[in-house]
Amino acid sequence: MDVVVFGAGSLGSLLGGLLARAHDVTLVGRHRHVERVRREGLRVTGAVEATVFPDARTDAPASADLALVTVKAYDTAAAASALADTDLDATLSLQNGLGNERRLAEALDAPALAGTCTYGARLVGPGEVACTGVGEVVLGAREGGASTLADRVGAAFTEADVATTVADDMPRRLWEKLAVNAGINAPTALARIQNGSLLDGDVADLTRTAACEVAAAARADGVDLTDDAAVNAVERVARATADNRSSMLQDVEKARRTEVDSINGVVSGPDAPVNRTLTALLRAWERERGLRE
Ligand SMILES: NC(=O)C1=CN([C@@H]2O[C@H](COP(=O)(O)OP(=O)(O)OC[C@H]3O[C@@H](n4cnc5c(N)ncnc54)[C@H](O)[C@@H]3O)[C@@H](O)[C@H]2O)C=CC1
Ligand SMILES: CC(C)(CO)C(=O)C(=O)O
Repeated sequence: MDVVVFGAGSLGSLLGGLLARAHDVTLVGRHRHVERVRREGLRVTGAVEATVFPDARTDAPASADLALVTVKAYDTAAAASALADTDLDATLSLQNGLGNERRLAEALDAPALAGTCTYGARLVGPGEVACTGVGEVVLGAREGGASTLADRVGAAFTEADVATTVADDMPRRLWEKLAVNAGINAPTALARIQNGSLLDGDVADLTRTAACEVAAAARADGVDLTDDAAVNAVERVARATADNRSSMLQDVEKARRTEVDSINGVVSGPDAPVNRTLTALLRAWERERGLRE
């Protein structure tokens, strides 16, 4: 399969590197990383080790079978614009947050698959990405149901030894992942605490309530996600990643814009006071730092 990875940062470089073991991969990223990959290849270190030689460039190529989109959620619209002239059979977003695949589907002619990813990745420096945890890619039709396109992409990922499940219930999985990220990311970023610290004390209630508000929004959207399922998911992930500093905490520590708009911000209406508060606080911080209008 001919795969363009749009957004060769941490996750894109890791997945692009893993896929390059079996497929033709083009990484689209920023100048210094691209130059190093072109000169010396891409080193994958940590839980998986490989040196691969994908193509690398700073703009989108003319065509590809699949565009794997791995920019931060607030860059999805720009990624879609940059891919507008690329002849594609499909796109696949593995980003956190809700609405990325809809944005890609609306902006591009190619069908958009939905996905989630629990691999951990960190760009160490130009030309090197660390796999900080072997997880799983789950992908499927964004409206749910069977999809021969998803089967084809899933088989290609499996061929490259990327642990992959093709699922027919992506809407429920995306909402459940949103409940996990809504309950963990913003509280850990605001309180500057590790994921495991959300399991005890007053903050545990806040985490559970944030997840339940997401479950209620999912049900209003026709997706069968119970409060219990959302709470179990957020507690399971907080326990399994107890020592992690969430991606949003890392963004705040590095004074970078967060993905709050496409996580808590998706459910910040009057029926979701906890998510609304978390969203308002993070947006205020981003505004003060000049990271948003
Ligand atoms: N890093 C991880 O372990 C995981 C990340 N995710 C999700 O994956 C997405 C990406 O996360 P990260 O890889 O951590 O972020 P990142 O910031 O490391 O990578 C995004 C990259 O895209 C590049 N980019 C953005 N616009 C571009 C453009 N127009 N042209 C070329 N390059 C462009 C950026 O320069 C950056 O290098 C997020 O939604 C995140 O929540 C999900 C699971 C795990
Ligand atoms: C699962 C979790 C919460 C792990 O930290 C994550 O996805 C993130 O930090 O963005």
